[in-house]
Amino acid sequence: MTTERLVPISIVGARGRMGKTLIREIVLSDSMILEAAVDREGGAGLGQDAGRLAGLHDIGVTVVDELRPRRNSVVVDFSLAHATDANIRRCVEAGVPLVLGTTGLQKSTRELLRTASREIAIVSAANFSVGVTLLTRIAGLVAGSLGESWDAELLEIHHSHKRDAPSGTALRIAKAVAKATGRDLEGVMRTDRAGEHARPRERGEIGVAAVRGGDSIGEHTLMFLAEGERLELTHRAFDRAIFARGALRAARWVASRAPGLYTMADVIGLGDLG
Ligand SMILES: NC(=O)C1=CN([C@@H]2O[C@H](COP(=O)(O)OP(=O)(O)OC[C@H]3O[C@@H](n4cnc5c(N)ncnc54)[C@H](OP(=O)(O)O)[C@@H]3O)[C@@H](O)[C@H]2O)C=CC1
Ligand SMILES: O=C(O)C1=N[C@H](C(=O)O)C[C@H](O)C1
Repeated sequence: MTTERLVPISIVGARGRMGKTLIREIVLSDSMILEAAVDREGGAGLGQDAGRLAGLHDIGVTVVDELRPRRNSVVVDFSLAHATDANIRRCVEAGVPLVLGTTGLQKSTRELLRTASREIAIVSAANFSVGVTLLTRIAGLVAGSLGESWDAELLEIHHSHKRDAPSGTALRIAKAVAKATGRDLEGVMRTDRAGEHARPRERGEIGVAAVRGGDSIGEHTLMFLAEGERLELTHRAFDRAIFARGALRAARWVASRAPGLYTMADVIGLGDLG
């Protein structure tokens, strides 16, 4: 008989769209337990039962405003970019692994992640769905084989509440395309083609456009355009549970890993995404 240990998980951003989805998935799972549910100081969810907040029943875990992870647990953060640095530091102090899904991160936060990963194991991904992880890999392969003569453009669509743009996923896919063709994304990405930025497209640009509206969970289309033809690769998310299940799979995976900065591709055994 195999006795897998129950992994205790702390959710940061508990009252958010992803936070509630994560709590539901944990409560319904038999391999994890909710250790803590954390949200913003002064936030509307504080003091409520996390299970009830997530639309289920009382589970005896009250939403608090301070992250205090215990040893042998894993922290899963889907909150806001400005909150991330403090949570990373808390995980390092406690010696606890971190799964980070929050997007729109500052460059300084990405540097902090690299430093922190010398001491703790971290899985960081802009998108925890298996489909997008594969799409990112495929994007690099296709871009590498087509080369720069096919114009690469990305279109992402998200719900009206999303704060960051372009999405973390679009940036990640664009990075894979740039890397596969020997380009540096920062130098070639175009997010605005209006007004003073209006001009014919230059060879080698990678365009990234964001659409916001309604309740779209998340769609990403990578286009490769050439004379007389266009290749499109699309991923559509229909349920936030795909991100939550991926992040919780990452949490169980990272619970026993050595310090390092890992991706969702590592979790599903796909190796380097480019
Ligand atoms: N990697 C992936 O697969 C995915 C990533 N995401 C990303 O996850 C993040 C959250 O998305 P979503 O759930 O839609 O956003 P929401 O705005 O619905 O949720 C964010 C939650 O974090 C809370 N929060 C704000 N500040 C803090 C803080 N200092 N400490 C703890 N909690 C805090 C917010 O409280 P309040 O509302 O009161 O400010 C809110 O409850 C975004 O960055 C999004 O892009 C989303 C889906 C998938
Ligand atoms: O904010 C969201 O909702 C999403 N954010 C992530 C991103 O920025 O890429 C992932 C997913 O597309 C949903």
